Amino acid sequence: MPSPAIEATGLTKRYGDETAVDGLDLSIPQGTVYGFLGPNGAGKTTTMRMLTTLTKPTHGTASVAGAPIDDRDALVERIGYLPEEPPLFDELTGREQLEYIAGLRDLPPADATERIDSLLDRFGLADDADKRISAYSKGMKQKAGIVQALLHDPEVVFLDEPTSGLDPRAARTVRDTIADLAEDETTVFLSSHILSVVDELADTVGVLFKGDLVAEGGTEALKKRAETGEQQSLEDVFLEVTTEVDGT
Ligand SMILES: Nc1ncnc2c1ncn2[C@@H]1O[C@H](COP(=O)(O)OP(=O)(O)OP(=O)(O)O)[C@@H](O)[C@H]1O
Repeated sequence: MPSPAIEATGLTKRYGDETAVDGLDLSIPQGTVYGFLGPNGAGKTTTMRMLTTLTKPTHGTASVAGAPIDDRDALVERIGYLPEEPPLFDELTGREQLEYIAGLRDLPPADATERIDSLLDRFGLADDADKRISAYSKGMKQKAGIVQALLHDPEVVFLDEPTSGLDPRAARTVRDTIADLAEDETTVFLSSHILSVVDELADTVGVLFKGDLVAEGGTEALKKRAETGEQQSLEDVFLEVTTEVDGT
């Protein structure tokens, strides 16, 4: 069996007295889409920041695409990350931004140009590529952020609310792209509050609540009620496992 694309053992992050992520264990096979759910403040962004080397865990270990998270150089070339606010330079044009990132990623210029053109085209940004990012709408920035995360064809992609701010056509392109990535054996770690997107795309869903993984399983299995076997929606599952139970 190949080793998992994302593996975490006891991953914990504390901020002072507050535990944002509490002993998280993950084992996510290559080529799957993992839907990462949880209410606001559950610890999803903190988890993604630890797995992408942007913040150090207080305890625990993890590796992504075979690289341990304390080996930043090895890890960053194998992953792409779309955070909630894509890191873009306002003063650059879209194309300049992507060329800059391609340079940081050491992509050969000819390959980079071809890849940038094809992704700009795919995301409907080609006509705006020579405008400054300061003149981009929220959705255009989001598209540029997605292109940037995928530019170097990473083995594992972390996407935080990838369809946020996108019009229906662009949101569809993102969903199709995620399906294509998984088809090509890329692993996608997808955090979203839009449960229909997760339901459509995820092979496995994990639900984080107050830093704990309170439910995890195949999307269909998770939606099947244990007692009766009847189907419920992902929203029902989410609400059930993230509700405080009094007296326990
Ligand atoms: N830099 C920080 N300093 C102190 N506390 C932090 C910091 N970053 C996150 N936290 C706390 O950690 C907890 C988890 O936050 P996190 O941003 O990971 O949640 P989230 O699940 O991504 O939420 P959302 O869905 O709202 O984006 C929250 O209680 C938050 O206040």
